Amino acid sequence: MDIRPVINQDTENTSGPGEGGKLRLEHINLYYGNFQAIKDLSLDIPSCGITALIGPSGCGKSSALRIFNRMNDLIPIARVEGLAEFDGVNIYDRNIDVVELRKRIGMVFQKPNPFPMSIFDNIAYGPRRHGIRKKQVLEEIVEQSLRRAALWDEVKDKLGQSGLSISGGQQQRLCIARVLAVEPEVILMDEPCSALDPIATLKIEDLMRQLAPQYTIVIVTHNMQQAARVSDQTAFFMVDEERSGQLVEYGPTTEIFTNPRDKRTEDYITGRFG
Ligand SMILES: Nc1ncnc2c1ncn2[C@@H]1O[C@H](COP(=O)(O)OP(=O)(O)OP(=O)(O)O)[C@@H](O)[C@H]1O
Repeated sequence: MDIRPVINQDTENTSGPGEGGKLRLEHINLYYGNFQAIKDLSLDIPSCGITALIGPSGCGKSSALRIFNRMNDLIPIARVEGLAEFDGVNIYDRNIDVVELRKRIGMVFQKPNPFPMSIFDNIAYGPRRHGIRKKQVLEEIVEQSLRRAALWDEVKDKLGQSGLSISGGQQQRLCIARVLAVEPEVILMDEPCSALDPIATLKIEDLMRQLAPQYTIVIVTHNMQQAARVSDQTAFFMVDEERSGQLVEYGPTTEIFTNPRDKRTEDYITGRFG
């Protein structure tokens, strides 16, 4: 299948960053009831590395992110038209197992949301649901996931304590470890640092860079410095006169931030609006 970048005919600057898209949207329209929140979105996200979705409030970044693991299914009035693919497979195909999809495409939310159970059980929860019962195997998964999430050293002596008893930054890394425990290929992050202080934020950013070679990470962020610091590609969205979100420009982060092709991108990243 041809999964080369899709060029949006309306705006010559929107395109994919290269061959081998892991996630692909083609001519996506997303509605909440009668309101069109996303208009004609085409986007190719390559395998591995970090893609940032940026743009002013209400331009559809979170809605776009939620297409990839069908979280919009949970909103009764949401409706998606167009093609969304994961490794060339139609995400909205009738035969897709959504539980399996969300295992392969994990999600980290704005507010850390550990389950009200021990740190160990938070991580073991997903693997147990997927049928892993052996204590030793679960212990290995818990340790490996916490190590990958750069949290092991801080919690290894208190695995039995509640996941809610650690700091906000640690809780967010616990949530990332929980996602890693089910061996996803993609990690979606919706403003993962907005509830964190600057030091905890930098730790999450370091962690994201550590994970980037093995995982396809898509992050929604309001923080342009964060997008510039961590991401490899950046997609800039804006609303049109009908308040519908549209992709304005997509490309390597260095180009978007140093040499944007669209005046609207330049205005946004230089703080002239938004
Ligand atoms: N569940 C919903 N029901 C109805 N409208 C919604 C819903 N979720 C989002 N919207 C609307 O869709 C549009 C896009 O919202 P979305 O949250 O995707 O934008 P965003 O760019 O992520 O915004 P922000 O940066 O403020 O989080 C907005 O106009 C919003 O009000």
